[in-house]
Amino acid sequence: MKIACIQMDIAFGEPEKNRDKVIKFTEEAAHSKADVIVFPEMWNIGYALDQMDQLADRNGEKTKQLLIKLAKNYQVNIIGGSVATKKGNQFYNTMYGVNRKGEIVSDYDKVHLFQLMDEHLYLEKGQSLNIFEMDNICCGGVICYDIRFPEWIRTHCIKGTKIIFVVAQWPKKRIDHWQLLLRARAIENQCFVVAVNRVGIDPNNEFNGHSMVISPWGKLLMGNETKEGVFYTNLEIEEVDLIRQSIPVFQDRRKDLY
Ligand SMILES: O=C(O)CCC(=O)C(=O)O
Repeated sequence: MKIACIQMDIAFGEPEKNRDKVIKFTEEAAHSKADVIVFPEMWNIGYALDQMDQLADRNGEKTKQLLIKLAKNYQVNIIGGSVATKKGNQFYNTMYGVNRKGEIVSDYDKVHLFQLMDEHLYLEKGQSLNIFEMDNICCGGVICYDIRFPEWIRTHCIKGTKIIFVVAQWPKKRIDHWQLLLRARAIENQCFVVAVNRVGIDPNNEFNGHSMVISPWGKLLMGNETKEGVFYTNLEIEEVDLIRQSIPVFQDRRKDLY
């Protein structure tokens, strides 16, 4: 499975500009025969949270239409990062996943809101897991701060998830946490982790990429890129079962104790 990580800069509060970039990068990755294209967190407006009333995507309609069209045109799976959405009178940080047929397979609102970026002041918390199938593989998707909650990722993997997609705007100043947490999540859950971060700056933070793809053995398949661009990796999905058989942590969990 060929993965394309779109490590892009995001124009603050400029959804049209970001949308054009998403189209351009999708074309590029599709021409390189990617099976799955992954975008970063909040790619429509960045963290322009105080402009969400005007800019958030109402019910995610514009984003869904765009991703469906691109996925169908290029017959490619897309993990559409996440976007600021408005549902009723409330705002969310929402991830959509679309398969090659243009079907929405994932629709997830970020569950753990990040107080250091004021998310709790503007957004509502999601309430459900994000498990879905892509090319007959059981996948999960989470957003940025969610990776600091090992039990959240574990819950997805207990239910069969073999690839965890992580979409993020993770600041440069804590990039060492990003690298360690992602690697730990891959090793402890014996799953692939495909994590896409943005680059660039916004009024409050600097972002230096380091999008990562990690094998279920904890091997770094990709992870040192700091510039904007599309970065590719191939996943051998059989590795998940082989490693889960060789060190049977899922069998050995003490469900009677915890
Ligand atoms: O946990 C962190 O250090 C970063 C989290 C974050 O930036 C986010 O959830 O948007």
